Amino acid sequence: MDNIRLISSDQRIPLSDLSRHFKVIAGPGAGKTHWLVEHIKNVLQNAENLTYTSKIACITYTTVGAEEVQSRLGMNQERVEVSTIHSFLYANVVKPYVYLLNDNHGKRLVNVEELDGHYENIATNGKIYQWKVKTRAHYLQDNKKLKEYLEQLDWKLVDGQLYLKPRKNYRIGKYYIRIEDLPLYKQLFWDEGVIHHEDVLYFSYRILKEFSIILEHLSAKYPYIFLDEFQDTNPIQTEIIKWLGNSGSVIGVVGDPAQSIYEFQGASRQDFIDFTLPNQIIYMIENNRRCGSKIVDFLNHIRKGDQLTQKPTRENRNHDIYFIECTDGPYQAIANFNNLRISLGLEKDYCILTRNNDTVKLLRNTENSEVWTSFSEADSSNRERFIKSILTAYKLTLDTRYEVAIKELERSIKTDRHGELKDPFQENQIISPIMKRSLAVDLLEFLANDLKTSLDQSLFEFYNSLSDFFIEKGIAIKKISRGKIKQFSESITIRNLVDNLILSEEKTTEIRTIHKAKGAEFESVLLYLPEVKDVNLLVSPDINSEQEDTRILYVALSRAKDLLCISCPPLNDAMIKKLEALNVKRNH
Ligand SMILES: Nc1ncnc2c1ncn2[C@@H]1O[C@H](COP(=O)(O)OP(=O)(O)OP(=O)(O)O)[C@@H](O)[C@H]1O
Repeated sequence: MDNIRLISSDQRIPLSDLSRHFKVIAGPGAGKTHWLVEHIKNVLQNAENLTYTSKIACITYTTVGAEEVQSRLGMNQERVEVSTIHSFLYANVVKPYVYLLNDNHGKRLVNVEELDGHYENIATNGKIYQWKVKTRAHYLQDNKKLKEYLEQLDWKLVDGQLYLKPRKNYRIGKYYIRIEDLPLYKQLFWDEGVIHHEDVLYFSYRILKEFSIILEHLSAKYPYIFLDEFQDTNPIQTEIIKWLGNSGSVIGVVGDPAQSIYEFQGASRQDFIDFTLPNQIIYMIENNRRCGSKIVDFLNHIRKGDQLTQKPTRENRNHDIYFIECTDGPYQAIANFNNLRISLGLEKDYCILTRNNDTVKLLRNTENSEVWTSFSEADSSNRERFIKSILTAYKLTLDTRYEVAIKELERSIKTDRHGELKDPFQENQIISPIMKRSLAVDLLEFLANDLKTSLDQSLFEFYNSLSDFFIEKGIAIKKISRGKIKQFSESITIRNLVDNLILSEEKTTEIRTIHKAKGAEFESVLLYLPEVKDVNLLVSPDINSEQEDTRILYVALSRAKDLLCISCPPLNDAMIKKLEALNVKRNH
């Protein structure tokens, strides 16, 4: 702890230290985001090396995080670029420079003329078929498994080289997939100018490594680069940020090792712990301004073994922590939780958190099914992608994220570089980018009106009214008139599609996965634990474990400001005693 400086989230760092690299370590509710925003203002006011052409880059983990920082920056936004690492690298490295990368035969790696943004990796039937032809892999017959496998490919950094690998290696039927065949899958997309989110880091790494002069240009443009939630950095990102630090940018990273929860996606908590740049200062904030003191005590128990012990500083009513045994299923636990909130006069925001999407669906009482997969199997004209994008936009409006919804709709109206509309639109129709934007705005209004009262209409009906909407605008989409897609679209409701559509980020929904509550806070929280082994983790936690289970629960527990409840299966007496010894009371 000797070289760590303790600060509070109100404290500005002295001007003499503004141009030093730093790392801030702080627990939940410490005010990391608050501190970072104030620090940015401090740099804007006082840094001498910030010129009219340079900017501060503030990199957040999610788009919701970026929106939050932007709104807190208020008037100071112009000189600050707030974005996720993927958006930052796409705009500053991939888009302008990916044309520099060639394959072994000197052919451009990406069709740059068609390049427009980065997308989720979706292995469509068409792509799977093309890949099988290229690799002569027709013996792989289980397409469903293959799709799952290809969609979770990721880039791994090994000794300075990047390799495409599956997150979990498994067999498709009797066979393992040859690793050397995997890049051919990506190449199919790149040839069409489509790159995936994970490819942004791959291309950026290669471009900056092979053309290091670009690093100097970037450092001149961004003399200050700050990164929030850096405990979930991944090795490729860490390397790029270090290069930028060594080429002249001042790098500041902020995070909490105990809240690293994306290791399953390749994040490396150790990278944050070890992150060092020359002359770097390390700050630590010990306060917790969010949670009541009983919650902070419980959080400190979960976190024991870590270098940080939090001090509660919030003046609030200090409610007990409760566990609720689910003897009559999850709905009874939710009802108990709601009764408790109301009896304590806690009627503001709340959230029910659980580990995985299937449990979220169970708690939301959603009919769980593979509707989207069936949709893509029944369709051959990209309607699945189109409708998914449209319904995603609809869900975003429910989350009051209108600007992001319009962007999503603009992406749904796909065009080539000449502005010619692609599937499922009819051929030979051209629209300009301005028309696309205004079409997206009108489409959003149409969705709000059409879906508000009629989520129970069939996909077939919805698609037809969508077609009418476009015809009014002078644009034709391919009709659904026969075959598998007609049968499918008549048998499925929009509600079923919407309920089974999982957004990567959520802001206002009351039942969520823990991962989607990262950075958020609520007056009351119910943590839903389906198994006794999860309760065991609370009683005997290991915050530094290789497995991230304890940390995931820690993130959930630390979202609560006033009331924290844990729902679990019926427990034996020994376990109840252990919980009570930790001041977690039984709620009947
Ligand atoms: N200096 C401050 N003055 C007033 N309020 C503060 C201050 N610092 C933090 N807060 C408040 O404390 C709460 C927690 O802050 P914030 O969300 O920034 O924490 P965090 O460290 O980013 O937490 P987490 O790691 O859990 O995401 C927020 O409600 C924030 O507005």
